This record gives sequence, structure tokens and C-alpha cells, in this order.
Amino acid sequence: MTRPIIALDFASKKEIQTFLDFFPREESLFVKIGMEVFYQEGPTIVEWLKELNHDIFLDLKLHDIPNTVGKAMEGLARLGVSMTNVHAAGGQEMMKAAKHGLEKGTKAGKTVPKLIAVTQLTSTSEKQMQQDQGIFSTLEESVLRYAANTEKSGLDGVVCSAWEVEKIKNQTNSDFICLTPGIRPNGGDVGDQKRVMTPSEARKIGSDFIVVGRPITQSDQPYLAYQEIKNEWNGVCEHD
Ligand SMILES: O=C(O)c1cc(=O)[nH]c(=O)n1[C@@H]1O[C@H](COP(=O)(O)O)[C@@H](O)[C@H]1O
Repeated sequence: MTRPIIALDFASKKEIQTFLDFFPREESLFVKIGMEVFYQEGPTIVEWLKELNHDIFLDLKLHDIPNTVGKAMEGLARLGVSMTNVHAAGGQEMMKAAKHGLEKGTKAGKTVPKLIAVTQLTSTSEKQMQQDQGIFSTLEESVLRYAANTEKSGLDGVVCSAWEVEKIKNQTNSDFICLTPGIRPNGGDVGDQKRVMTPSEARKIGSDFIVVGRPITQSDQPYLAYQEIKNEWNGVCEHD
């Protein structure tokens, strides 16, 4: 069984602790730490979650000049997370610098974190992309271009919506990762997300990882919500 990545979009360590109390202590989770809590708590939040035996996707979506991103990644590599990311819009030079920084900062004998690039955010519609970013192609064309740039820069994969996975997989090598947020159980509240899919649809279409936040974090029964999504993602029927 593979684990959905839980987006820990909380404002503090205390709130995360309260949330994790709903889960059995021995269950190792794959969690995503984003800018909301990282900017408040700093690297200690990562160290604490690692001590609890959880795997971490550090989602800081770096996007700056190549030198700055490269140096920042060199520092982040020392935290020993499993995965981290940049914005593909930063360009190929920036993505290469990010990868180089991660490799340089990873301690000898340790695994270099997977590095993936955000294409078009799942909260972006084609109309918004054209109006706000001045990109006058289809949204899919834009995502495919970013995915091609990401692969050329030597990164491990992309963050995209499940809607684009099939086309990305057709144009990239077989190891290239598609990590898909914007996941909702059937009939779930989409909130600010625009390009959504259910866990089972995302699996069928070839997503390698799904990221799920509010359907689990805002649930009255977070562990049950997590298990239902995990089972659906792994193709387990309720009565198996
Ligand atoms: O990089 C991400 O993780 C990300 C990229 C993207 O395009 N869309 C997106 O929603 N995310 C993240 O995925 C999570 C989705 O949360 P929910 O919409 O609550 O499931 C949030 O933490 C977002 O920051």
C-alpha cells in the first residue's frame, strides 16, 4: 500500500500535534510541510516530525535567481527530507542550480531528496493563466512545456493536476514522477482548487503520489478520512 501525502497546512507545531493525536502513534505517515508552518516554526518542525518516524515532503516552492535558489537548497538538503520542490516558472538554469545545491548539501552516504517542480498550480484555471500570466496557450500546453523543461534540467518530476498526468507520462521517461494535489473524494468540497480528481481516478490515470489536505485535516475523523482515501488510492474495496 502506498501512502497519500497529508498536507499539514497548519499554523503551528501545537496544531499539528493536536491533529497527529488522531493517528496511531506507530503509524508512519508521509506528510507535507508547507510555507505556512515552516515560516513560523523553522527547521525544528522537520526535525521533530522525523523523530516521530514520518517521511517529509518539504513544500517551499522556491522561485528566485539561480544563485539564491541553489544556496537555499544546499541548506535545506541538510534537513534530510524525502522530497522538496521549486517552481518550474523559475526556468531551467534555476532548476539546475536547485538540483546542484541539493546534491552539494546532502551529507555523504545520505540519499539526495527527490526534487520536483510545480507546473501550473491546481488552483489556476486556463482563463486565469491567460489573463494573469499572459500565457496564451492552453493550460495543458503550458504544463507540458514546464514538464519538458523540468526533465531537461535533470529533476525527478513535477507537481501537476491529475488532469495532465497522462500527457506528461507520454512525453517523459518512465521514472519521471507526477505528484498530484487537488484530490477530492467523490462529492468533496473543492474549495479554491480548480483542477480536481478523486483518489481512484488519479491512480487510474497514472499519478505516482497524491497530496491531500483539507479532506483529511478538516474532517471530524481525520484517521478515518485518511484510511478511506488511502484505501481508495490503493484500489481496496470497502468490503475486501
Ligand atoms: O506543491 C503543492 O503541494 C501544491 C501544488 C499545487 O499545484 N496545488 C496544491 O494544492 N499544492 C498543495 O497541495 C495541498 C492541497 O491541499 P488541499 O486542497 O487542502 O487538499 C496544499 O498544501 C497546497 O499547497
